[in-house]
Amino acid sequence: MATDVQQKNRYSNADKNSDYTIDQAWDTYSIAEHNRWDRLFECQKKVLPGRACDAFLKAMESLELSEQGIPHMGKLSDRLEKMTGWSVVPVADLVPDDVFFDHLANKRFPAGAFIRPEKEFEYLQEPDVFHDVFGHVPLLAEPVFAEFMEAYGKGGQRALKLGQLPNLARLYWYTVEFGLLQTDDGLRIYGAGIASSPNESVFSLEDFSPNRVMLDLERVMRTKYIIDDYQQTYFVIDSFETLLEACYQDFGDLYAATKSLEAIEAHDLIETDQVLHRGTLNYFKSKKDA
Ligand SMILES: C[C@H](O)[C@H](O)C1=Nc2c(nc(N)[nH]c2=O)NC1
Ligand SMILES: [Fe+3]
Repeated sequence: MATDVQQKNRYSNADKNSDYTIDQAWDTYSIAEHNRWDRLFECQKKVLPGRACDAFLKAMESLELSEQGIPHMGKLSDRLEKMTGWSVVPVADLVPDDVFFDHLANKRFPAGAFIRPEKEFEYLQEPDVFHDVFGHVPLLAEPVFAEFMEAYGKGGQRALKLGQLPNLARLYWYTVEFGLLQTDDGLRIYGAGIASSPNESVFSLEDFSPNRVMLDLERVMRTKYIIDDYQQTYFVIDSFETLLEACYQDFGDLYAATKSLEAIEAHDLIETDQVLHRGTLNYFKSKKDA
C-alpha cells in the first residue's frame, strides 16, 4: 500500500519501462538478502498456521514460496499464470496510482524488487519484496480473490476519473492489506499487511485492543486508517465471494453517499456496526501516553 515516505533502494535508479516495470536482475541478490528473506519466511511459517486462511496457506505450498531465497518473479509467474492467469511484475518502488490500477486491471501485480534493510527487519512502511510477494501473491492463486483484485484495478481507474481515490484506497487498505475472514474455525488472516508481519499476525487476531467489525462497504469507505502502526479496527468478511459481489455494484451511489457524510475515525465504532469484538484500545492509549 502506498505511503508518501519513499526511501531509495538499490533498484531506485534501475531503467524503468513505460509501465514502471524493471528487470528484477535476480542473480544480483546477495547471500545476505536471500538469507533475510529466509528468516522472514521462517517467522511467518511459525506464526501463520491456524491464523492465516486456508487459501493463503495452500497457495504458499502450491506456489512453492517455501523454496530457499527471494523468489524469481518470472518463474513464480509461470506457476501463478497456470492457476489464475495473474503474473508478478518487478518494480523499483511505489508506482503512480493510475499505473498501479492499470497493472491490476490487466492481472499483473507490481511487486517491489528490493528487500528491506536489516534494521527494518520487523517493520517497514513501504512495500518490499517480502510484503508484496509473500503477503500479496498467495491469494492471487485463489480464483475469486484474484477476480476481486482485477475488478479493483478496473474500479480504481474509474475512481481516479471520478476523483474518488481516497474512498477506494480505504477499501483496499481494510481488505487487501488488513482484512480478516470469518470461518467456521474462527477469524483468519487474508490481508497482506498482516500476513507479512510477524507481530500484527498475532495482534490482529488475539489482542483485546482493536475493534473487529463486519465489513460494510460504505462504512469502510468513510473510515480513516493508520499507516505507521497496528490497525485500531479490523474489518471482517464472511467470504471472498461477498467481497467480489460487493464490487460488482455501481460505486457511483456509494461515492455520492460517502461524499455527504463525515469521515469516521479509525478507532471509532458507529451504531450500525455489526461488532464482533469491541476493542479496549489499550494498546493505542498506551502508545499515546508513552
Ligand atoms: C492505489 C493504491 O491504493 C495505492 O495508492 C498504491 N499502492 C501501491 C503502489 N505501488 C506499489 N509498488 N505498490 C503498492 O502497493 N502505488 C499506489
Ligand atoms: Fe501491500
